[in-house]
Amino acid sequence: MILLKDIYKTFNKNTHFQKKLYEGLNLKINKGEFITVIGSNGAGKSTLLKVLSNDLDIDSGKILFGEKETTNQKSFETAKNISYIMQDPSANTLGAMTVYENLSMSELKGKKTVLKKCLIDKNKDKYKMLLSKFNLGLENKLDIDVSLLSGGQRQALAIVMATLKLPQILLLDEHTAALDPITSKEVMKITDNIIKENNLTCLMITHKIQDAIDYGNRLIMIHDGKVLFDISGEKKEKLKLQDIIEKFQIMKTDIVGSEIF
Ligand SMILES: Nc1ncnc2c1ncn2[C@@H]1O[C@H](COP(=O)(O)OP(=O)(O)OP(=O)(O)O)[C@@H](O)[C@H]1O
Repeated sequence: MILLKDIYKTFNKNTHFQKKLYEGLNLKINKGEFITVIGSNGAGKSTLLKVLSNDLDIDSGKILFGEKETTNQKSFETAKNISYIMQDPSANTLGAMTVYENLSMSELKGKKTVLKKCLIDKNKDKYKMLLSKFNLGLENKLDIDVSLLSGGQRQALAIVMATLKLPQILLLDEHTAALDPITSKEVMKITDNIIKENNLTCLMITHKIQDAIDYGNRLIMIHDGKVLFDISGEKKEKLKLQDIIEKFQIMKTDIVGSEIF
């Protein structure tokens, strides 16, 4: 279980640009939950992932990974247990290295060893098998520099890299947003398969509401730094696009209160 407890965060405190974002945010993420995260622009979705990964200091509150408190942990320590995929494909992979080298780098995660030791031929067959699932021809590009790949191929590679060593939590920040509709669908389907096959815990931010409905076993809606809607199990399975659109409309009218949801 991962817990965010009573999180407070204000940006640019005591300045003209002060932005109070979280004022007592609480979120419990159970092991094996695949949570889709939706909400308007500026609601505080990406910041949530940054807080979880210690990429951002909070003002107060607690972050717990199981029994272990990680609140003031350095981000490189937290990175050993999480995988984080961002919207921009070039942010998740190293363009100047080959596909094979990128994958081998991921094998190093959390280990005290050098890249050379991971560049072993027996891994090549494993990588080819994992890459072939995407139907993007990546399995034939192991020795090609990543900078020469398409955005979709880079995101597919990022997912394989992110799950070579299974993380305690997989954080996806609109990871299909920059892809064309067909590639996006393909990448989303394989992401879902990888999550299910490995029973991964995952938080996935998306503005594609249908994806938020179709994938995952829990959906949360964030507005103004608060979790306003939290639905899982059968209730989530019955959720329709129109239900979510109505919730967005209510939010926009500024009469938001948890009782409405
Ligand atoms: N480093 C920062 N400094 C100042 N303000 C910030 C910073 N990071 C985020 N914010 C502000 O906090 C709020 C939430 O930002 P966040 O990126 O979490 O929103 P989001 O829900 O992911 O939005 P979007 O859907 O547009 O990506 C926004 O008002 C944003 O401007």
